[in-house]
Amino acid sequence: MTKKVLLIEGDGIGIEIVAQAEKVLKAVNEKDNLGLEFDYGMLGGRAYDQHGHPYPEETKVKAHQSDGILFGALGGPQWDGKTERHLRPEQGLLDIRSDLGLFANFRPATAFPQLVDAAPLKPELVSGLDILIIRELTGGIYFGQPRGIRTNDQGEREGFNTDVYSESEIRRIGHVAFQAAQKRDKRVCSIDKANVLDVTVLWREIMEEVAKDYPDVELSHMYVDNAAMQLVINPKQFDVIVTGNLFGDILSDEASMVTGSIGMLPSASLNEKSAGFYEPCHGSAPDIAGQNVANPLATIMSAAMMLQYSLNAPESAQKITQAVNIVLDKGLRTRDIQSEGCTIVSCSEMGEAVVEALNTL
Ligand SMILES: NC(=O)c1ccc[n+]([C@@H]2O[C@H](COP(=O)([O-])OP(=O)(O)OC[C@H]3O[C@@H](n4cnc5c(N)ncnc54)[C@H](O)[C@@H]3O)[C@@H](O)[C@H]2O)c1
Ligand SMILES: CC(C)[C@H](C(=O)O)[C@@H](O)C(=O)O
Ligand SMILES: [Mg+2]
Repeated sequence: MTKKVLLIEGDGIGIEIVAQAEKVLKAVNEKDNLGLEFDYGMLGGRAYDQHGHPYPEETKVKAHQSDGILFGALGGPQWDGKTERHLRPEQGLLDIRSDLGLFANFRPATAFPQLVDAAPLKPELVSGLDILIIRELTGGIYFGQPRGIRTNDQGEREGFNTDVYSESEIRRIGHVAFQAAQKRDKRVCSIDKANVLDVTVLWREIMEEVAKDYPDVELSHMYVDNAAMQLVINPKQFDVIVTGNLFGDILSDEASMVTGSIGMLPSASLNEKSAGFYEPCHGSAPDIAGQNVANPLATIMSAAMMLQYSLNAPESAQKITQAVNIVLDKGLRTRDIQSEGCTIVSCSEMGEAVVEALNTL
């Protein structure tokens, strides 16, 4: 049976990195006879320029008909402050996440042994590291109402947002985290700010409740400020981290540093039906866009996650991971993960090297 894959470049380096992941997906599709059918859609700033909306109707229709969506990145200074907030490129990403109900965002931070020297942390802190950050993606302060900019009684403008989580939203992401931990080292660390924020007092209480269904999994709690520090001084203490939308956004960028580069961190965003949206954790990197120097590996590994979680092709996913390892073993590196003695390659050369390695498997 054919499966539909929607490819969305987005903006900036999104164009370059999705092109590489597309090559890899097409190669594995042919090699393993997966019957994948590819279609293309737009999201973000260029989508707004062309269609007047960052999440155009046409993309919406295609997204709902797809078995898996692979996305690059969006946004850029050319759109900053130019449009109303609901038409900003970033809003397109929030809209698609919300529209597809993608509440569970998996952000695995794994240290490739070949890149231990490229990470800014000491090798002994990083080697063997394997953390799974589970970020709640459709609630919290990103979506809470009311929000906006208003004029207060003193005639001064003030900005405001609402951080809100219902019990069911917390419970739902809690179950995802505990079930993921059962397949790993059976430890969940829930990260909150329950010493200050009511919303996370409830978060902590519900996590405790959910934990009762998983006696084989150990639950701990940590305040987010401490977690930010612990990720740097002792990242290997973590197995699964579960946290809300904003803390998850920040902590996953921080965790990417243990892998050597933000260009190495893939992600999967899943809904109840496990149709999924796959994207690197990084942004459109306007500083290097169009130069063919971006690291495409986070996107290529996001494609592997898509094969595993949404397209029922775990062996093909495994082959992509193997191919990435072969390329890293050969010493090929994009600029962001360079270290002494390695060969620096461009974004497209990296993509081609992964395809070549894949064809040897
Ligand atoms: N999911 C997304 O689409 C997403 C995520 C984050 C930021 N953004 C948007 O991207 C734009 C730029 O944001 P930013 O600069 O804060 O974050 P960014 O992640 O785009 O870039 C941060 C730094 O990391 C580098 N970097 C990022 N990805 C890389 C890769 N694959 N290879 C090598 N280096 C890489 C960049 O060159 C830059 O120095 C903004 O408009 C922002 O809103 C989009
Ligand atoms: C671009 C932005 C809306 C997005 C987020 O904050 O979720 C990004 O930073 C991410 O991590 O995917
Ligand atoms: Mg982010």
